[in-house]
Amino acid sequence: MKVLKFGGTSVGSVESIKLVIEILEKSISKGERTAVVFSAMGGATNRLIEIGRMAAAGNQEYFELLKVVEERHFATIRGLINVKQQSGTFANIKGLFNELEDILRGVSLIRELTDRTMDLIMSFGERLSTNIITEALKNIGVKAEFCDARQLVRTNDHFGMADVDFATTNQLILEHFAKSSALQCITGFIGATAEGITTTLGRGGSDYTASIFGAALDAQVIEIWTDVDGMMTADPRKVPNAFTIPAISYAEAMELSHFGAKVIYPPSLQPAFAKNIPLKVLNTFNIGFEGTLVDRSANHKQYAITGISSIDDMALVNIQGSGMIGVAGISARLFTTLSENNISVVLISQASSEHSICFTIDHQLAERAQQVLEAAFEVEIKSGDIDSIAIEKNVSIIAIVGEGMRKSSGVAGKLFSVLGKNGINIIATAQGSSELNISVVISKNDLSKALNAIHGVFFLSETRSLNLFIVGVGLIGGTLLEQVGSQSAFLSGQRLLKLNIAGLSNTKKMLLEPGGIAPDRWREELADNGVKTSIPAFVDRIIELNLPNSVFVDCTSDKDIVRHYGKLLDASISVVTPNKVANSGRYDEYQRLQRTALQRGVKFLYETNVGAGLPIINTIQGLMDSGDKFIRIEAILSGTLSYIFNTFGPGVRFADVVREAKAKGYTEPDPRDDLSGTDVARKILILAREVGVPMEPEEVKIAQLLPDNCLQAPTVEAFFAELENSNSFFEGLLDGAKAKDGVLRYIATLENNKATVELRAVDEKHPFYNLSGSDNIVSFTTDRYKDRPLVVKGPGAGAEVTASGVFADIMSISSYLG
Ligand SMILES: NC(=O)C1=CN([C@@H]2O[C@H](COP(=O)(O)OP(=O)(O)OC[C@H]3O[C@@H](n4cnc5c(N)ncnc54)[C@H](OP(=O)(O)O)[C@@H]3O)[C@@H](O)[C@H]2O)C=CC1
Ligand SMILES: N[C@@H](CC=O)C(=O)O
Ligand code: NA
Repeated sequence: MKVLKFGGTSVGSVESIKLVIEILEKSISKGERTAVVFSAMGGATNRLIEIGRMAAAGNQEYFELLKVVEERHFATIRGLINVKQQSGTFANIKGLFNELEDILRGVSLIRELTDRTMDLIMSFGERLSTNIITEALKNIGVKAEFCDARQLVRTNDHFGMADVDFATTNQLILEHFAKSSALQCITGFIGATAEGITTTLGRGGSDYTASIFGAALDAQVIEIWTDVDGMMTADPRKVPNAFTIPAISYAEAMELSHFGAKVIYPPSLQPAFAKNIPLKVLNTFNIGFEGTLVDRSANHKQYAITGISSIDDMALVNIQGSGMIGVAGISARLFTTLSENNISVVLISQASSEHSICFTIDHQLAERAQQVLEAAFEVEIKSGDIDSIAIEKNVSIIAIVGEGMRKSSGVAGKLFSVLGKNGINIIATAQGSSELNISVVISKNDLSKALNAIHGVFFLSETRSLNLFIVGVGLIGGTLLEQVGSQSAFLSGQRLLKLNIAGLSNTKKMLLEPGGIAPDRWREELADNGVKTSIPAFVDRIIELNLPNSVFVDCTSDKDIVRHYGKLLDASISVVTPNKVANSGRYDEYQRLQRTALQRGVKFLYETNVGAGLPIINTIQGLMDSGDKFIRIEAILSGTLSYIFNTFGPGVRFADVVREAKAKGYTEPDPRDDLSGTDVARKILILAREVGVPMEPEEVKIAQLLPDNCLQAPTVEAFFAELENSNSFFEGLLDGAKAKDGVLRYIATLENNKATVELRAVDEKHPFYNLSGSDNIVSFTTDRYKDRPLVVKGPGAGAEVTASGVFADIMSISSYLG
């Protein structure tokens, strides 16, 4: 025996009922004995309630509304049954509507609508739908019989949510099924008292009917056919990466349903659970899909948790005071008061200090709870034993649920850590000793971000997303976007990671697109859909969007953008940048950014500030963290100058070599920054700070490389013109070096807390002699690398190596976020 149940959407239209019939025919053709339970047509029950209330209020328009409901059912008959055979069904359904009309007329005359009458009115929904579908089945030759559950499901007279008398009901069902072998088409949701008065079964009523019949008949399986692909790991409207849970235990299904999962209402399936009957949640509109198996011991062991659920609108009530410590009976009084006032408590948490108790309730009950508690504890509040009854609205609860977390460590740690890394404050938390559910109370504002972030870390086989907001789409930013685009298949395939370009900006236009900008179409999308750039508005909007795993990437050399880093880090958004401005300004600003990132548990990464993609900052940080002491740093830190001095020679004009360096993407957006020594000075300053020297910019001693006329050039064009005029000056420098059998090198040194930058001629014995292209070289002499320094060497400028350094920083944030 197999019991199927179809919900309101499944029987809501001619097209969907045709699918239902297809499913039933398939089931019957397999030779399995089948019974089927139907809900009312989608929306019909609510309509009937509305009509009943209108009639009771004397609003005669109820009649028009009733006609609309009638016509919907008639249209369904026309759509499903052959014209020749329609008349019997029409007569049958018309008869039901006449009966309903009489009842409503009575309600409207006496202006009274009791719970008992409401149950009777509502019962028409299932009676109508089931009648029509039974006739449609017969019409195509299926041996089907209408089964009015009121004949079999015996209840008490608790109208609206009647209790089932299982002993009588089970016996009646068994007797009925022994009499007929036809497919029983059962009205869901309704029953009757011993006196034959119609009752309804409350929330999840048709599931309950299926469960009652399944249990009575010892069904092999109960199939609940809905309009979604089974139970999901999270609400897919809030978590786009949510996916169907293939198997889940009864207990897990219960836990998830308490937190608002709407697919099934497990308490109504209790009779089936008690008899260990497996249940399948399937989708009428996706017939071949496996759906979810709900079974006694099933769970999807692949993950530490099975699902995540949430309740959006909650209020947190906190009662605290020193007079509560060690006093017995406070909680008893507290919860008795709430229960007497019908206020249901969803989550409770009390710290062992006993100084406070907090709990969450439906937000609409917050004021009432406050009033009744203030009255109940009036004496204690007056005496100061209890400080106050505080209410915090706009909070939500998130629960992670799963048998897998039982007795396994690290689940709570992972939950709290991902919330922390995303800057989400946990206001309260609770875990039952069944270890099936850990719940946290958070600000409603953070709900979507939290759900997505939690889903990402627990369901690791699902692709996680990092949301990137990139300002500056010139040489480095543009190359980064290219790299992200060409790497996206690898990242999603091998790293289960999606780098979502959620925002872009240049000086003219900005575009925010939380759903993602295609990396291979960013130019068109920015040009076509972007709006006029305002960096403050861009930053505010990023903060407002509050997306999980957000990273701000500054690929400009702008001074104004860095002013926003603090605010972004403070909002728990990581910052990655090749822009050296923030770290080479005042020391206290550098320190403030470092501290904010630490406090907020986010990352501020800038490996490409020095030596582009070469691991220079990471090397220093590693040595510092492990306790090494820096004695001396000697380095060539300008890719541009390195290239120039490796290329400039007899027969070559200096200005041309500088132009080449610019064309190759080695120079700063303004090449005067490279040739004036400013760029190198910034870099050695940053390295000084990384090794713990609190240096200010003016403390770096720069020996000028350029003659005054070049230094003072007001524009880039003027600068190149002055370089042309100064060719002999540079030839002179070269000749001077050659005379000493050396080459020119612009070398930065940090020793004894002093930083200098100067042009030197080095001979072939010097380790910096053999460089080519845009090579940088950094030699670290430390306590541990004293006899032979640690050397990092390689191309230190250029679009590809810099963008890939920025990319690597972004990837390290993804690993950190887990
Ligand atoms: N080249 C290299 O080898 C290395 C470079 N870097 C650093 O990388 C950074 C970027 O350099 P690069 O790509 O060459 O520079 P580009 O001049 O090529 O690009 C800069 C980008 O930033 C945009 N931009 C500038 N100011 C603003 C602003 N206020 N608001 C919005 N957008 C702005 C520009 O917009 P628009 O297009 O409208 O002008 C442009 O898209 C610099 O800080 C540089 O020091 C670091 C290491 C190595
Ligand atoms: N302009 C810089 C680029 C890297 O920071 C350089 O030439 O080194
Ligand atoms: Na670097």
